[in-house]
Amino acid sequence: MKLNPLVTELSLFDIVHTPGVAADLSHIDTKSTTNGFKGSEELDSALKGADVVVIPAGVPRKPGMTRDDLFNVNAGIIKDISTSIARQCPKAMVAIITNPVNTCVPIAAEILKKAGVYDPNRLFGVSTLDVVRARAFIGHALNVDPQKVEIPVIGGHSGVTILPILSQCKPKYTGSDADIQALTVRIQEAGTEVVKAKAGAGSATLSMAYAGARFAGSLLRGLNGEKNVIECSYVQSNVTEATFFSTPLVLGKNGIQENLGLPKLNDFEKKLLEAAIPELKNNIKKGVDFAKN
Ligand SMILES: NC(=O)C1=CN([C@@H]2O[C@H](COP(=O)(O)OP(=O)(O)OC[C@H]3O[C@@H](n4cnc5c(N)ncnc54)[C@H](O)[C@@H]3O)[C@@H](O)[C@H]2O)C=CC1
Ligand SMILES: O=C([O-])CC(=O)C(=O)O
Repeated sequence: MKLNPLVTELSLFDIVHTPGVAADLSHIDTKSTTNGFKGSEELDSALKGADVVVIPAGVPRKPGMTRDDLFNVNAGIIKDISTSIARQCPKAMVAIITNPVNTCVPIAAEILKKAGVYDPNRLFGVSTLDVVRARAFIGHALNVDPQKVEIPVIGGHSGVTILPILSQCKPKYTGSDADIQALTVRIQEAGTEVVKAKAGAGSATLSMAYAGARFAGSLLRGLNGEKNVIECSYVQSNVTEATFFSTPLVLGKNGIQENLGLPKLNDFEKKLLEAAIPELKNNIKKGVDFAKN
């Protein structure tokens, strides 16, 4: 199996250490270029025949920026990489970390569609870090190991589009309504919290490496035929009015084997969902319009 991430410091360590994966990354010199690849030929050769492509390429936020502010630079990067994927590895599982995830995934979908190779079951936006954070914060609040916390985080990957479904948390989250409100906002704004704390030095890196490795590992486990591999991820969807939306997915040999749909929502979570949909639709439209022009 060939795993061929678009290498950056963010992904390199974890991808290379994913058990059972022999990734030949030796020919890519990530330090000697400003954009990771010297040109489309090097990009093409890195992607040739890949089964899984993990994309963390692109600029990160500085304090005061939204993820959407990264669109002007990162949209073009996703367009170029998707064009190369269509040529070199049209059947690959593609996992996009690059922000704004909510918009980058629809861009990739449109580019792959234009090339006639789009398979909605094989294109993923990586929202795993939201789940990782929710588990960490809840574990801390309940004094349990975060690894033992299970919680769906659905929707998209920015601000109000991040929907932690605390009512479905296992073990049960026992906070008051005020605690639930505060924890929800903390999870939604955790990326911004990191960007502020790093004060110009970028956004989350180590936690993203962990989350990226977990998601890529799950894709590989599914590809290898393991049963019951479930991850939340931002994918093409008909679960809500937003045409891309994250819900728990069963991953298998061909990518999404089953979309498990919306978890049961309480009234508070239904309101969160209502607030997320218009934002998500705008984010998606922006990507589709960009890719069509
Ligand atoms: N989905 C998520 O939860 C998260 C997403 N991110 C996003 O990941 C992206 C990368 O963040 P960092 O690694 O911290 O940034 P970074 O600046 O440390 O690394 C970006 C890398 O992208 C490479 N790059 C730039 N243009 C490229 C191109 N055309 N082709 C190939 N590689 C190219 C650069 O050479 C550099 O190695 C950002 O857009 C950031 O917002 C970051 C953390 C979490
Ligand atoms: O906030 C950012 O810019 C990076 C990111 O997506 C996250 O940390 O969740």
